[in-house]
Amino acid sequence: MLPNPSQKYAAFAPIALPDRQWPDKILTQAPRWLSTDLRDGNQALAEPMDIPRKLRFWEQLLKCGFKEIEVAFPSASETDFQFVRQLIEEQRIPDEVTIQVLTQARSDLIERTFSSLEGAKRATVHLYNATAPLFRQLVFRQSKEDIIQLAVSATRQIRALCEANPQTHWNYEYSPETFCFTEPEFALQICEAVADVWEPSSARPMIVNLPATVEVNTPNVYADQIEYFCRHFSRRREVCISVHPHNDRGSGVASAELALLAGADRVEGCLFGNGERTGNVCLVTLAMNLYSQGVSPQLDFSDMKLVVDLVEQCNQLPVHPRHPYAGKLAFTAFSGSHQDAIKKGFHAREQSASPRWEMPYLPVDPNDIGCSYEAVIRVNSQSGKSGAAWMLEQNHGLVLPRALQQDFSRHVQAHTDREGSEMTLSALWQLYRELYGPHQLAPHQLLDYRTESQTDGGLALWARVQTADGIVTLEGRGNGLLSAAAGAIKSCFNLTFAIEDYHEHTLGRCSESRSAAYIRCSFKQGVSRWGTGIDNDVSRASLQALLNALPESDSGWK
Ligand SMILES: CC(=O)SCCNC(=O)CCNC(=O)[C@H](O)C(C)(C)COP(=O)(O)OP(=O)(O)OC[C@H]1O[C@@H](n2cnc3c(N)ncnc32)[C@H](O)[C@@H]1OP(=O)(O)O
Ligand SMILES: CC(C)C(=O)C(=O)O
Ligand SMILES: [Mg+2]
Repeated sequence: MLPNPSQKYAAFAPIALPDRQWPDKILTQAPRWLSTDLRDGNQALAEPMDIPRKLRFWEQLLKCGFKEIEVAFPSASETDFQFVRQLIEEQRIPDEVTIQVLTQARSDLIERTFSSLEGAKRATVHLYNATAPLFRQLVFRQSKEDIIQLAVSATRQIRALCEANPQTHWNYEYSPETFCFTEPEFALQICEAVADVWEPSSARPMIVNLPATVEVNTPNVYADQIEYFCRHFSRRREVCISVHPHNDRGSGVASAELALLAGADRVEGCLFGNGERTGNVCLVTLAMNLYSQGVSPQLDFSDMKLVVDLVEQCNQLPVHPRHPYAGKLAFTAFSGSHQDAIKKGFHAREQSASPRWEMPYLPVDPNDIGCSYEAVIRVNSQSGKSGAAWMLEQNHGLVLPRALQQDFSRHVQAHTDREGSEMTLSALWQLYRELYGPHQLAPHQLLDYRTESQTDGGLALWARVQTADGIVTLEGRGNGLLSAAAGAIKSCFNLTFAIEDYHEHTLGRCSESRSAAYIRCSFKQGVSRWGTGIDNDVSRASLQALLNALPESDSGWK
């Protein structure tokens, strides 16, 4: 046993590139995207997709706007072969879309691959072989020269088959699999040899795909490797440089982004990062990262939930609730200070004419990916006054005065601490109404009222109120409605109290909309209570708010 078990791992040696350019670059346009969900994603599933599932996934990828889709490893299985046949024979491939298929550098497999593509308008044949020392020595037991020969002779065969089938517009992709732990000079050497056979040009397009088959180093090292390759590859201008990051260290997205800075033109990956082991790079995250920087990704995720649902069904794997942009909780704040900042952000946005999205804690507008603002704030024991206030404002139009927010928050906190769980909107609304009204069975329910202005400038009020003991009539005079009502209540119920706070607002923007009134009364011994009234008539709303602020029973209050 080693004293420190981590000593059995060797650090990856970075490459020397002191004049690297990529750190000063920024991303200003979308790369070419290739979805390999139906190949690399599919080969990693416990139960690979059948044809109907593959077809549904395919249709979704088209809707998202993918123009290059790796659809199968046709020589792997009858399902994969038939899927390619079905796409071609049923003319399911739009003219602007290129299908891609993968093959090993084995003659019989290449033949079978070409059989699957018969009749395709355009197709990319993708050849791979591993190039890293470990794989040369352990898997292939071949010298560097043998490994080059493997790739070169397979490329020769592929070129001959392409030329024998000129009705298809061919594209060729070569991947030195395990590129990220291959000696950079050898990766160059083998790609040069392959390109010498293919002779890339605009008429004979070629993609050189440089995979992080297993992510073994930090994204800056991968970026150095890509920049080194781009700077030294003699046919750089004739080929498209593609990257294919996996996510073993959890930095697949960063690797892809830095690789693009380093000169790559194209990215291969999967939706929500499906793929071998910890997955391929997540194309949704990459696309939305560009989007949130003001760069159109040229992919459409405006209905994210639909995409998530479809991918979950096809892959039979869940998308993590905290997955960037797509997870169910990706735009939800439970914590008080986040909720407060978001609530202020939305209010500021209502007042502002700027189209720019500047919102605390929300890097993109949830609306842009088909989400409502409802789930942005949810309430539990980590929440503060702003969270509950936001939910009532969004769903019931109530704009609570600050002191009422604070009062309600104490009750919500007590509830969530007691229950230990999230408080749903309906539970929150029920608690609010129980505490402050409006409620159907209010202990003091205003039935009707009448006012008369007095010659001395005052106001006389008559009101009938339903109580548990029957209907009572209130009668009082004051400077205005509330003082008349307060006087009437004090004498009728023999209560001592003062009105401390009064707020009202309309619940909508039109003149017929209802009004909400909030009143706080202070009673003996420093006790204070809030009441809320909602009514078409603002005076009725105010009177009911005052009645709702009264204690249910008179014990201890008089
Ligand atoms: C990083 C990646 O994602 S690479 C793509 C991986 N995807 C898949 O493997 C899914 C589809 N694969 C399959 O269905 C099967 O592996 C098949 C049909 C391609 C081949 O099956 P088999 O003939 O049974 O071979 P097997 O799967 O064991 O492959 C290993 C053999 O292929 C060789 N090999 C591996 N990769 C390659 C390659 N790219 N080119 C040529 N030979 C290769 C190995 O050295 C080994 O040879 P050996 O048997 O002489 O030792
Ligand atoms: C076939 C290659 C491109 C691959 O999937 C990988 O290296 O991860
Ligand atoms: Mg892969």
